[in-house]
Parts: sequence; C-alpha cells; structure tokens
Amino acid sequence: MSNENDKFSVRAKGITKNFQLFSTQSEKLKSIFTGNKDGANFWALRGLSFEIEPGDVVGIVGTNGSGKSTLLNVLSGVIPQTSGSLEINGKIGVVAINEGLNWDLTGRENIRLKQLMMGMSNREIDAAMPSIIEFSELGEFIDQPVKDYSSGMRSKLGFSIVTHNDPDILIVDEALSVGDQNFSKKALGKIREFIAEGKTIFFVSHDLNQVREFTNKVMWIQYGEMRAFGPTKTVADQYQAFTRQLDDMSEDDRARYVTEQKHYQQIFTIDQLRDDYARKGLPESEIRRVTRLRSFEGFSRLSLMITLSAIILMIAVVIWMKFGR
Ligand SMILES: Nc1ncnc2c1ncn2[C@@H]1O[C@H](COP(=O)(O)OP(=O)(O)OP(=O)(O)O)[C@@H](O)[C@H]1O
Repeated sequence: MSNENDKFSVRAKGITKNFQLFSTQSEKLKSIFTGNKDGANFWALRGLSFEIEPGDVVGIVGTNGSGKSTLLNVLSGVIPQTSGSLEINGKIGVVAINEGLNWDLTGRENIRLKQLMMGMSNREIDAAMPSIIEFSELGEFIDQPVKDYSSGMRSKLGFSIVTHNDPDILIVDEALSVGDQNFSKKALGKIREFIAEGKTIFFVSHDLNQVREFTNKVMWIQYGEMRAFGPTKTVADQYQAFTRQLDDMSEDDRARYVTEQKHYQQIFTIDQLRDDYARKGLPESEIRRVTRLRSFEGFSRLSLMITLSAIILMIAVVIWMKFGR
C-alpha cells in the first residue's frame, strides 16, 4: 500500500549545522557552564530544505568549504544537525575517502566488521567476501592492516564494501577521484548499475562534467546556504557561470567576497531562519518544529550539572554518615 511517505527518499527541512569554535579548552568548558556561545559560532549549514525522490541522482556542488561534506555527514548520521528535521527512507551507504574504515584492522576484517554493522550474518558475509575482495583488486593486501594502504587502496576497499551492501541511498563524496583510472572506470560502471536499478544517489564532485553526465538534479550550496536546486542542466549552468565570475575577480575581490560570506556564517542566528520561514508563510507550529535546537551543548551542560549534583550529594552523605550521627 502506498502512502505519502513512499514518495520521497530523503526529506530535509531547515537543516542547520553549527560548529563551536573555541580557541582554548577552558573557553569551551566555560561555555558549557554559562551557555554563552557568543563569538564562537560558525554555521556550516544555514537552513537547508529539500526533498529527494527515489531514483534521483543528485549532484552537490559548491566552492571549497561550502558545506557539501557537512551535509553528507548529517545525511549519513555521522554528525547530528543542530536544528531541522530529516526523514530518510531506506538504507544509506557512504563511499568517501577514508570513510568508516578501522585502520588497525586488515581489509578482510574491515569487510566483516562493516557487514556485521549493516546487519548481515556471518554466513552471508562469507558468501559475499570473495566478490568484495575481487572487486577491490587488493589481492594479498586484503590481509594487511588498512593503515599500510595508500589512499587509493583505502578508497577501493571502502567502495567495494559499501556497494556490496545493497544500499537504497548511496552517498559518493569525492571518492571517485582517488585510485587509478581503471578502478575509477569500474566504480563509475557500478554507479551506472545503481542508477539503472533506480537507487537514490548523492554525488559530490568538483568535476562538473561528471556531475552533468551522471545526475538528474543538482543542489548548489554556497557557504551553508542553498543557492539553487533543480534539473542538472539549469543549476550546473548557473553554478558554472558563478565560478567563471569568481575566476574573473581580482584576488583581492575574491578574498573580500569569501571573508564577507564567512562573516555571514558567523552572525547567522536561528531567529533569522524563523523570520525567513514566517515571511514564507510557514505555520507557526511547523516553524517551531524545524527550528528547535537539538542542542548537544545543552545536553552536556545538563549532564554535567546532574553529575556534579550527584557527586556533591554523595560527599554530603559520606560526611553525614561519618560525623553527623
Ligand atoms: N568539525 C568541524 N569544526 C569546525 N568547523 C568545521 C568542521 N567541519 C567543517 N567545518 C567548516 O565548515 C565549513 C564547511 O566544510 P565542508 O567540509 O562541509 O565543505 P565542503 O563544501 O565539503 O568543502 P570542500 O569542497 O573543500 O571539500 C568549512 O568552513 C569548514 O572549515
């Protein structure tokens, strides 16, 4: 039976990501007690909303430091968003340089560990192992610790593991640019297979030709904001025109532009996002839902207070038992 939830593969509303930049540990500790985060804010994502349909192949573009990897990390659950709601239908697989490999384990052990984490049984893993090893082209290196691999070899291993896990949503972060040409070709072939099977794919690449070739939609993120999201040709053309403009700028003007954008990322507030949604006519309850902070810092502060209170109580009980009776 189909319902409304079947229509999307990923639905994001108002996703933000705030990084707290502290110059010293004591500054960080102080902020946990006081809750004062002034001057230490950096908003790597500033209210991204989008809906991805099953079978969409989405290219994510944006200049260096725009938040592409941060968004992928939020989507794959590696880091939590600061606010915003995220709904995901299906199993996610991430192919990224160095993604999720344990460097002390061998290639073979990494394969087993990852597959176990994805819920496969040992028997299923044994059955899949030879084809994963064969695809990775690592040969006898499969029994060497991953810390001895080159970045290309790690990328091959990571790609082979993830693509053999049958993900519904595949996230590919720059990983195809590493490794030799033959493997890149093979990896792209595998991605073509996934596209033909109608899987959802997020594809981050600085190679706009590759993005044009493989994707049907492009998301352009610029300094944490969504600049455009739509059909590949339209958005890729817009982005290309923008990068040409940047290239044509003098070095001073470009540096000024970057500084200005980073400044906006520091002075951004959740209230601005609320105002923006209110202007767009979003109902108040929905605004409250998507702008609610999932404050890890708040949680730390609370847990720290509880721990301190428990310690003080324990000391008081010990003193009372010793001297009070
Ligand atoms: N853990 C972190 N702590 C503080 N700042 C971070 C952290 N991770 C990322 N950032 C900052 O967030 C911004 C976005 O980084 P991100 O890596 O997502 O950009 P990107 O678009 O993937 O860049 P690139 O194209 O260079 O890979 C950058 O300014 C980066 O310095």
